[in-house]
Amino acid sequence: MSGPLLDVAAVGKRFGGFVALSDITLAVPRGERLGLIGPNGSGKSTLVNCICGTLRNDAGSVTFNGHRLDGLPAHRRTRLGLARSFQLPRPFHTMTLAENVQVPILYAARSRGHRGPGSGLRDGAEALLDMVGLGGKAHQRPADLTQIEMRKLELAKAMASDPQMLIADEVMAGLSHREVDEILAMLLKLNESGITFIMIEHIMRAVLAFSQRLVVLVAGRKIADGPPHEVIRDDDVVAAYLGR
Ligand SMILES: Nc1ncnc2c1ncn2[C@@H]1O[C@H](COP(=O)(O)OP(=O)(O)OP(=O)(O)O)[C@@H](O)[C@H]1O
Repeated sequence: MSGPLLDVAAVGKRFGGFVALSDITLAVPRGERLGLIGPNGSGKSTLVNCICGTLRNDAGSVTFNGHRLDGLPAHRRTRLGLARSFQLPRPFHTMTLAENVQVPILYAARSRGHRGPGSGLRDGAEALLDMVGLGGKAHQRPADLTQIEMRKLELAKAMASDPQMLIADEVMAGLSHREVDEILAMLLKLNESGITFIMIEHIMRAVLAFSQRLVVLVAGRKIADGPPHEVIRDDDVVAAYLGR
């Protein structure tokens, strides 16, 4: 299909009298690695929530893979190929890692009208755990995992719905330098396999290493959009980050 994979057109969102997003327009071509940055409270999560369906935008429209998403619940958007990896991992603690990944595989299969992947379920979960380097821990429980392993499990779960776009929402927060590099390498590999990315990240080194384009939100408005190394030198962006 031609055209961008994600097309956000003049999106606005208010919470009561507070304008959280104003006139946000953003097109993400297939295969792109887009970084979305901005100071705390600038509207990044609100925008992603409007894209993923956790919130309804009250102005503008969101189109994904040619489908208008406005009004669609989050699970229908997941079915269309939109996935999000959360900042705070939320695994099922009583289940093994393999079972944790089987749940979204089953859910994705059923929501696409299949009866389920049947015997492929176990293989599918194993493949996803292998992909994130947790293949050897399939029968352990989330409580046994380190912080970076929890993030890897979240990535495997996000990939279980076979998405076209993955929104990585601060997936590296709190990790060490080496661990950030490990997750970055994993995300780059996913991108090479065809996944389009939006990365929300406060770790500037990571977002600059990953992104081909950078969009900056400040107070609910898009103030910059372009090549990362140009954007971070933009006077308005510098002023927003330094509070001037
Ligand atoms: N449900 C809500 N009700 C009222 N105000 C909200 C709600 N959600 C977010 N806001 C406000 O909207 C603004 C944007 O918040 P948002 O969480 O989108 O920012 P952010 O850029 O993701 O911040 P951070 O980097 O700290 O995660 C903030 O002022 C926040 O307080």
